[in-house]
Amino acid sequence: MKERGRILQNGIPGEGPVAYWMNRDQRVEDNWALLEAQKYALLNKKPLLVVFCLTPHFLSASYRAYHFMLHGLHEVRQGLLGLNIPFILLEQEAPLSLPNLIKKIDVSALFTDFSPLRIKKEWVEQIKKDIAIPFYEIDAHNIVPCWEASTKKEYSARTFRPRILKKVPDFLTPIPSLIRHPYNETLALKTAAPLEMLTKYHYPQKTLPLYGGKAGYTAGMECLQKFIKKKLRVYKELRNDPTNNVLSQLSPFLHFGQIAPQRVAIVIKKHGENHESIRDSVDSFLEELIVRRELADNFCFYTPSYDCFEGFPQWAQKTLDEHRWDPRKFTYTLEELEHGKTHDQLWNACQLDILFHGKLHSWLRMYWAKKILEWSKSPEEAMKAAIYLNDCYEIDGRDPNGYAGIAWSIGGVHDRAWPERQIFGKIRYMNDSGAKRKFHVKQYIESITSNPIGQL
Ligand SMILES: Cc1cc2nc3c(=O)[nH]c(=O)nc-3n(C[C@H](O)[C@H](O)[C@H](O)COP(=O)(O)OP(=O)(O)OC[C@H]3O[C@@H](n4cnc5c(N)ncnc54)[C@H](O)[C@@H]3O)c2cc1C
Repeated sequence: MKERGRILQNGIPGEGPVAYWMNRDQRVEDNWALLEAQKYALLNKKPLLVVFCLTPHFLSASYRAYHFMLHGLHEVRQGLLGLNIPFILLEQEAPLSLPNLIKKIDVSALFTDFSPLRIKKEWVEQIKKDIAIPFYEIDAHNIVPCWEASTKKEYSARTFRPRILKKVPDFLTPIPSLIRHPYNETLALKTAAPLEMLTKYHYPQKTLPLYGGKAGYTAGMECLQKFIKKKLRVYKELRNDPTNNVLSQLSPFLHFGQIAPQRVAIVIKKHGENHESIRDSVDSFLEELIVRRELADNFCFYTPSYDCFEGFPQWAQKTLDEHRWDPRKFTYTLEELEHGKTHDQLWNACQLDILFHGKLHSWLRMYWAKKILEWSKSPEEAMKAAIYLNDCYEIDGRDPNGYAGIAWSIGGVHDRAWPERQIFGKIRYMNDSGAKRKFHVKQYIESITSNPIGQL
C-alpha cells in the first residue's frame, strides 16, 4: 500500500495508549489517520483513544460553524464508543494542553491528520517542542497526499492535473474499516460531550445554525446519495446556473472532514461506470473534487502567505500595484458589505445568501469576490474583507478552497493575465452582463430576498 503519512518526529514511545489527535478529519469511517493509529496500536498491543481539541475561537468562525461541527463530533463520539475507543474533548488552552494529557497518561505515540493551514502548522510545531514520543501525520483529507501530489507550488490546474492524475490510481484504493479495538483504556479522566459544548462557550453569535443540525457522517452520505439520484446527471450542463442549483452541497461535510473525499470519489466513479451516459458529468465533478480541491491544498501548503497580497503571483502583484491608485467609482465599508448594502442588486443578493444560508453557489462566489476588489481601496483591503466574510459566514469557510478561491478572484492565482482595465489591471474581470448570459439574474435575486431564513 502507498504511504499516506510521514513522521513528524521520532521519539521514545511511552507505556500508555496510542492517541489520534483528530483535527481536520472529523469522522470514524474512512479515516486513514485513525486507521493508521489503530494499526500501530494493534501491532504494539496498546489501547487507542481519540482526542479533539476545542478552541472557542477559531479564525473568524461563528456559532453556525461550531453548531455544525459539534453535531458532527457527537456522532464521532457515539461511533467510537461502539468500537471501544474513548473520545476525549480537550478544552481550555487546547490544543496546547495536549502535551499535558500525553504526559499524564503516558501516551506511546501520537497521530494526527493533515492540514496545510498556518494555524495547524503552528500547533504542530508547538506540540513537537513539548513531547518526546513518536509523532506521525497522515493526510486523510486528500486522495493523493499533498506532498506526494506535487513537491512544489503549482502554477495552475493545467500544470497540476497531469501530475495528480498520474498518482490517483495508486491512492484511490478501497478503504478498510476500523475493527472493535481489543485493548481497553480505562481513563480516570472526565471528559465533556460535544453537544454540552454548544452552550458552554460564547461563540461569535453572528448567525443562526443551518441544516437544522443535520451534520456528520450519516447526513453527509445522505447528501451524496441525494446528489447522485437527483443532480449528478445534469451537473456538467447546469453547474454554472445558480437558479438551477445542481451542485452537490457536499462542501460543509468535506470541510469538516465528516465524509472522506476518497469515499465520495469511489462512490461517484462506480456510479459512472454503471451509467455510461453520465460520464461527462462524472468527469466534471471529479475534476472539482480531486483536481481543484487538491490544488487548493497545494497552494496553501507551499504558499505561507496564502491569504495575503504577497501570496499572489508576481505578474498579478505587479499589475495590481500599477492600478493601485486608479479612482474607484464606489467604495464600501466592511459593515456595508457585510449587510449587503451596495448599489449592486446581484451582489447584495449573494451576500444575503451567504448570511441566510451559509453557502453561496460556486459561480456567484467568483462574482462576489471580484466585486469586493472593485469596491475596495486596495487589493489588501479586498482580501481582508473577502476572507473575513467568507470565514465568518460560509459554513465551509476557513478552508484551503476558500483561500485559493479568493486569491484566484482577487489575485490571479492559478489564472492567467487578461486584457488590462481599471483597478483590476490584468486580473480577470467579471460583470453582471456575464451573469445575465449565464442565468436568470432577476429570478436568483427574488429567490433570496423573498426567502430569508437566517438572521444577523
Ligand atoms: C471566492 C471563492 C470562495 C470560495 N470559498 C470556499 C470555501 O470557503 N470553502 C470551500 O469548500 N470552497 C470554496 N470555494 C470553492 C467552491 O466554490 C466551493 O467548493 C463549492 O461552491 C462548494 O459547493 P458544492 O460542494 O456544492 O460544490 P460541487 O460543485 O458539488 O463540488 C464538489 C466539491 O468539489 C470541490 N470544489 C468545487 N469547486 C471547487 C473549486 N473551485 N476549488 C476547489 N475545490 C472545489 C469542493 O470540495 C466541493 O465540495 C470558493 C470559491 C471562490 C471563487
